[in-house]
Amino acid sequence: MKPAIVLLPGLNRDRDMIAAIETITGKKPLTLWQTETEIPADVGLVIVPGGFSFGDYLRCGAIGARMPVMRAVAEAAARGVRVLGVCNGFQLLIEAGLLPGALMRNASLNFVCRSVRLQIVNADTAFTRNYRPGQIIDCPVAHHDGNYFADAETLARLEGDDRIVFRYAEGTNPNGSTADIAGIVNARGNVLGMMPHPENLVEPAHGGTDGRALFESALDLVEA
Ligand SMILES: NC(=O)CC[C@H](N)C(=O)O
Repeated sequence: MKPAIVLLPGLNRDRDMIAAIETITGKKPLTLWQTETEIPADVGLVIVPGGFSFGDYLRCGAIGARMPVMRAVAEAAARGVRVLGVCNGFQLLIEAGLLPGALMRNASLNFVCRSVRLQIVNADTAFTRNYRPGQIIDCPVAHHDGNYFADAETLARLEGDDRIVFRYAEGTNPNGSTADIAGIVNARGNVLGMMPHPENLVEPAHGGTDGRALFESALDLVEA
């Protein structure tokens, strides 16, 4: 499964993501600049990384979501290609209309940068099948707009269709997200958005490897 990483001005976690993929696969991933209009046919996983695309002006992800590469990401998702959005990447996928809801200012109104505990609510997705259902993992967060909101009907649909993939566990909700939601998938199950940063926990030097199974799942590296 060949991965590619989207690059937009102002993103800064692209380098962490490239390093994580290189650590896990031994190969540098393809990168796709914002002007690209097509995702190459052999790419099976597109990653939209975190950071501050276009300085978070207007709303986090609102400007980046209108760039040509994001239209290409939407077309690839419609073909069934897997798409992973982390932090600003999650914000971009919501702004691009690939995932429902909104990411509002953290309830504390502060930028939050710390480790949280995440519960794997759905271990039956392409991104989480190398975790155990209910497993609690460590994962860092670093954002000011991570407060997930969705209207009651959308929330009921997300819950009913098992589309809530991660929840903040054990009172570690860092941003006031509704129902402790930290990550969701689309109806088809091939687009995942999450606020925490699994790419920052993939080798012992990071202080843990709890994020690794997500990439191994999404890249079909280890069969669950
Ligand atoms: N680390 C990130 O991707 C941050 C996302 C966004 N800029 C925010 O602060 O909410």
